[in-house]
Amino acid sequence: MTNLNKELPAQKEPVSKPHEEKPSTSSTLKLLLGYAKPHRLTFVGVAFCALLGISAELLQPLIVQIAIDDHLVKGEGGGALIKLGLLYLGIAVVSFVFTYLQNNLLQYAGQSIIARIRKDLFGHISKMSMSFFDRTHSGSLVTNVSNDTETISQFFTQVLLSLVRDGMMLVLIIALMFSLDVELAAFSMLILPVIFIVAALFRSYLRSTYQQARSRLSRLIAFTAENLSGMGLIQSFRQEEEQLGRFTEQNRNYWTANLRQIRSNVLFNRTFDILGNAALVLMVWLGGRAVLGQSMEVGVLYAFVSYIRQFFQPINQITMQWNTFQSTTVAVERIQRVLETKSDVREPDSGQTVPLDPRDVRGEVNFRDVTFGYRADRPVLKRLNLNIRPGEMIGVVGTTGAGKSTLISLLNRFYDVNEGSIEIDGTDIRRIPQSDLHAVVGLIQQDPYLFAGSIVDNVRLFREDVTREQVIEACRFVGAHPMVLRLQNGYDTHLSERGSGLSAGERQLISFARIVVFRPKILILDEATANLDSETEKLVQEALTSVSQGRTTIVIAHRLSTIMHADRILVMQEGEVTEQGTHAQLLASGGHYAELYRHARQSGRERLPG
Ligand SMILES: Nc1ncnc2c1ncn2[C@@H]1O[C@H](COP(=O)(O)OP(=O)(O)OP(=O)(O)O)[C@@H](O)[C@H]1O
Repeated sequence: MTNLNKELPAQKEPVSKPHEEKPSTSSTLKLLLGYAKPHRLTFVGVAFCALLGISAELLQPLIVQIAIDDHLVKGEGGGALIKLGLLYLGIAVVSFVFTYLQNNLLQYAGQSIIARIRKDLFGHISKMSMSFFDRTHSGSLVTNVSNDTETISQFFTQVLLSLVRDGMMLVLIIALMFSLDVELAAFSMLILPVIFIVAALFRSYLRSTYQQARSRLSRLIAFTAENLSGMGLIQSFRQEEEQLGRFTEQNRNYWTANLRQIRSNVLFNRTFDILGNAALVLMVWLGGRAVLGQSMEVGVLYAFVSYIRQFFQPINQITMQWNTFQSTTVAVERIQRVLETKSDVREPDSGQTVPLDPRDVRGEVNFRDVTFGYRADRPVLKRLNLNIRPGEMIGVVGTTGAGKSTLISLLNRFYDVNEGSIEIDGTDIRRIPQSDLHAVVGLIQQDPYLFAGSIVDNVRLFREDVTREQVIEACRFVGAHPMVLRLQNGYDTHLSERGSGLSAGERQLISFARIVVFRPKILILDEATANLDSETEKLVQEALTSVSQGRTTIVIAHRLSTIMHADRILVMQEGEVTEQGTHAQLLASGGHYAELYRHARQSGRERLPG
């Protein structure tokens, strides 16, 4: 596979385009309720705590009303007022305790649910076929796993809390207002339709501003992620200024969208404040007249004004949470879209499955009439037939883009063939469970991926059942042992991301040691020696000779020295095998291979025998 393709910031589609989405409330709720189900008892506890906390809070104005109307207005005080004061404080403590409990319970459930969604999402993404990653921005997936799940967590910690707490509060306040004064309470209710009209007018605008901001953030993250992975290329081609220009544009777009979203939110909230204040003024005016006309007590007016202030608080909260809920539907939609995307490469149906015990595999590989294209209308391999015998070493050479890497991507089932089949020991690989297949087929690439972790963990790929001794033995076998001992902490040396503390050859030797540990019966090397100097190549070549013993081995190489000793060499051109035979046979036939060989010798790029 050409490495340049991997490094260049690719032009891919984001996994979702929020501005085009039509999130559905019911599917959002369905997904969220599914995840919330195991925590239903916790949610009952939350509702209970919320009810007690709110009731305590709402009793406070009533106590003040009693203090005013039954004691202060009548000129009484002393013991009764102190008792009422203590009661007020006691109720405040009850409200605090239950609000605290309710918040903790809700956070626990909310965070557990989000951790679960994140895990499911990551698990699903890691099972997708390569075609999914070909067409999906990695930045977009990072946004799904990080930001979108964070947005959903707000649903549990804010939206749900508000619905439960503020909903109950609203009902209780309305009940208390009617119990205090029916006429005044009825007047207050007149404001409700106005609130709904304002909320409805703002709703779609707020949603569109939010979606736009998310979409632009997603693009910004995608752009940054891709630039980071291609930074070497950007610097070597002095593309920093151009990339900075493109980044600045994306950054400005996000900045504009974010400001628009913040402005619209502030406008919405302040409109609510104005409505609240207008209602308050109306109540003070109406209530004041009633007090002056002696049809209402002062304490009742006080309690009423307190409730009116509190009345707007939950309404404002609930409508604000409506925006958060809209954001949640967008985030859920984006996550759902990933979760519902089926991998192009599927596990076989249960009736079709043929398990493969790696110990019993002989290692025969057959390509039968294989046709494949990354796009259906552009085939890369055309009716390819190939039989590889158990234990045979095959070298593959050919022109750039001939389809060599594609051949091995298919054998690994990173993609499925369009026509024909690939078989291992006579079984179509589509019928082999993927875990069995990957235990049988081992791949070493040009730039092997190393994880952040110790040398031991990188060789055994974090599998605890592989002992340290086995790792050391494997490293000795491939000749990596002296190199590892030279590192600062030997086998415990911690490698940074992608193994950046090691040279290309050292990374390659580690990946050979992996093969010895995991013992795949079929071994594939894709340009594994391409980046190495001739000294390191010799080491790697020796490692290859050691590990290929008893394994079917397919080696793709541009350097002919790597494959000239293979049992059979295939020459590929434009998706077809045009020549095959041993080195001697191919030289004698005077075809493309002979020409490549002559060219390589004359150019002096490789030291090849004459
Ligand atoms: N992921 C992909 N999506 C679309 N097209 C691809 C993809 N990978 C490879 N191709 C195309 O398929 C063709 C064969 O590519 P492949 O990588 O198999 O060639 P190759 O023989 O290994 O080349 P090289 O020697 O340069 O690595 C090329 O035209 C390439 O552009």
